[in-house]
Amino acid sequence: MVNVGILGATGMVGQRFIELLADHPKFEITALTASKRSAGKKYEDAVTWHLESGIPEAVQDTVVVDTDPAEVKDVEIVFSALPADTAAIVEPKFAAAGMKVASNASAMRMEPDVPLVIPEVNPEHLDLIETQQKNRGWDGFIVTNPNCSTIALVMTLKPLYDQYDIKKVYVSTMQAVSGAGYNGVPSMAILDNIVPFIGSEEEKMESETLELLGDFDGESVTPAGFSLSASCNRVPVIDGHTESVFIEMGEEFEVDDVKKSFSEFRGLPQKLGLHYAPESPVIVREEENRPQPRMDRNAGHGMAVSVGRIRRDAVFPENLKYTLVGHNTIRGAAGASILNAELINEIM
Ligand SMILES: NC(=O)C1=CN([C@@H]2O[C@H](COP(=O)(O)OP(=O)(O)OC[C@H]3O[C@@H](n4cnc5c(N)ncnc54)[C@H](OP(=O)(O)O)[C@@H]3O)[C@@H](O)[C@H]2O)C=CC1
Ligand SMILES: N[C@@H](CC(=O)OP(=O)(O)O)C(=O)O
Repeated sequence: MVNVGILGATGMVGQRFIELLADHPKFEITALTASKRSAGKKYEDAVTWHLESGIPEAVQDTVVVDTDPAEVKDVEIVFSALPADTAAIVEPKFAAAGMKVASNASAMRMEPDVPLVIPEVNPEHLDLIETQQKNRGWDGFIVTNPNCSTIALVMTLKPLYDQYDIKKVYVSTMQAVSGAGYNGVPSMAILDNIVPFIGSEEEKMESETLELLGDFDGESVTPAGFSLSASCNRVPVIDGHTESVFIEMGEEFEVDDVKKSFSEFRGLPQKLGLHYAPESPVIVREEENRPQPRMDRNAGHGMAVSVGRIRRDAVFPENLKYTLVGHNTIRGAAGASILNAELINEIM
């Protein structure tokens, strides 16, 4: 077993990490960190637990420590669920102390020597680790996963991008409240309502998508050459981001072939049989009213993206439209970091 720690273990995403790692066949949780407010307390006393699954017995009595590498002993991998501003300062310290940091925070994602990875999409970008260690003189390293809306979108774009010329992508999101954290959106703001703004979300979707699908020459990534425009909205759903996607295609396509590309899409995690690899990363729904967050967010244990309403646009028939749903705190956050770590553990 590999000893792992969770940074920001008491937060929304930290709790998902604990839930997903509790019975992991290869990773054992041996350290939990949080802010100074929580350090020194038993985990069950420090956390306000929000998940239906209950606090796993194995961590209930674990004493939470300060988020400082000196406090985290004999740990090989740390999963970061820290706020971005804290992550920017703290994650490099863990990497410098020799630990492998699988980060879910946005702080380091667009650094040119930090891999931004979805294992089914661009596992080869992990080769940047060598450059990072050389550039920064670290024994450890940082690997990041993308923003939750970006992950779900890119998992559907990848099989299309491999087969078709894509000119432009327009996406409108309907994002669950859990994406903003427990105290992120007041109930008075979101009940009976939709908020058409999520800070920096559109910019992150636009830049991270092109980076993930970009060309890697062994040393750096050249962003993919199409353009993408995102409009992001917060909706009164607890978990599961829904996205309406419109693609301006640069070549002829058949809707049935597109469905086949989605259904047949597989990546390295499936080939290697990684623990959290869903059997089918993209699941095609044929019902006219699916996917829906409540019904589809847990597909593939929350690690698959469901896609439906795949159709040719009636007004602009050279273009493709579909709707997707992905679980934002599993595939979009904790599950994504864990799959990155499983891949690293397997191939490095
Ligand atoms: N990939 C994705 O798309 C998603 C990413 N995220 C990202 O994951 C991260 C965590 O989000 P979320 O769980 O919602 O946040 P929360 O606010 O719920 O949790 C934050 C955690 O960090 C700890 N913390 C806060 N400040 C400090 C500090 N100064 N030093 C050390 N620890 C600190 C908190 O400890 P304490 O309890 O003691 O305060 C808590 O454990 C964020 O970067 C967020 O943007 C979130 C959702 C989806
Ligand atoms: N902003 C996302 C969640 C998030 O924290 O994203 P990021 O990991 O890019 O900061 C949401 O609201 O649903």
